[in-house]
Amino acid sequence: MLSQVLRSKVAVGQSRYLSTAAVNRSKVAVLGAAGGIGQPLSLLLKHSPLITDLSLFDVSPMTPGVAVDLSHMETRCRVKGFGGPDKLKEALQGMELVIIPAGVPRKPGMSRDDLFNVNASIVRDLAKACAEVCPKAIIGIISNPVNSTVPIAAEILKKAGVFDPRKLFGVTTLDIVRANTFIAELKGLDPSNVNCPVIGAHAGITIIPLISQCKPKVEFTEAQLKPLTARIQEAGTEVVKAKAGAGSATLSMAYAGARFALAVLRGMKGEQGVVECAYVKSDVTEVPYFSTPIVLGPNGVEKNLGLGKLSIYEEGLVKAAIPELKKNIQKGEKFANQ
Ligand SMILES: NC(=O)C1=CN([C@@H]2O[C@H](COP(=O)(O)OP(=O)(O)OC[C@H]3O[C@@H](n4cnc5c(N)ncnc54)[C@H](O)[C@@H]3O)[C@@H](O)[C@H]2O)C=CC1
Ligand SMILES: O=C([O-])CC(=O)C(=O)O
Repeated sequence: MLSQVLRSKVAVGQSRYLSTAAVNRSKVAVLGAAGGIGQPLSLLLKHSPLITDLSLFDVSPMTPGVAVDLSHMETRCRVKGFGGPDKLKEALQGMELVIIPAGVPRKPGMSRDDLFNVNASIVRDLAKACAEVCPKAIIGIISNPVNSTVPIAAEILKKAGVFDPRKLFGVTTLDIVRANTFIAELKGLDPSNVNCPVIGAHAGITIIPLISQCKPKVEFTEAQLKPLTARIQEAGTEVVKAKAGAGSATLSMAYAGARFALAVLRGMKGEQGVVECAYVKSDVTEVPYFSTPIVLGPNGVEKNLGLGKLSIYEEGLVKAAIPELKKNIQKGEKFANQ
């Protein structure tokens, strides 16, 4: 069962998982729901007892069909589909959590930043609609380049007077999922028992695995640590190359997106101790957005757990990431305010 696959990381403790579901309703929208990530993400969310209403929006006219298809699954969650730009506001009515995987993916040879020209305006327009229709919703942005699309959404929400820094997230969960998997492979562990924080942001050198803080504790020589770090940083490119022009990670991203969304919902429902790394408004470093482990609560960010104790190697990675990330953030803010 899919819920079993997700349970160990997504919902700790089955009784809690079921009892919260029984007393709460939650309305979740997926924007970009007909796409490579959107469809399997919606499938995983439809499977969760934590969600009562799933609203699927995409500019693609096939979106209502995706919703009808999912609606035949024997789970309680109701699904509605909205296809075409004129349906966006209807799709967002009453939403408490909005997950955004809308936008174009990379092809081989492209950087995530090369997607900026197309995806920046998509995220800007979706954030504007959220500000108007569901200003209190928590928003999780998957669309790349995440390092810039999150600042874009923040500026749009600020202009509308509804920005709440606790409620805007860049979804970096796939980096943690990958770090856990690669570490487990090297150490012969069960990946579902590995938890390695990945901080910074979501592109190349801004992806910073904190292997010194991995649980269980794992030891690597420097000769092993460098290629492992590089593999985690370039794992998206590994998939882009393997798909040879047909897109980027979709299925593992759907898994990671569901893990993130369900963690946010558990926090919203008052479950204690739910922690995920995510890219948020931050004063932990000199850049205004940074991913760190976040305690999730009823309003999104409950507490930022910060960097923790870094090794000298990891301190170097943070230092190298900051100038690049600063540029990515400024580019997004400039675009949103032009
Ligand atoms: N944060 C992360 O870790 C990851 C992010 N991504 C990013 O996610 C995005 C989506 O990737 P895929 O699903 O593979 O792409 P895709 O092309 O398969 O799907 C994107 C969907 O967005 C829709 N769309 C385009 N403009 C829209 C708008 N204005 N409103 C609503 N929907 C709109 C398209 O119709 C399409 O159905 C890309 O930007 C990709 O780079 C991908 C993997 C991991
Ligand atoms: O690499 C890409 O373009 C998609 C992505 O963000 C990832 O897989 O981490």
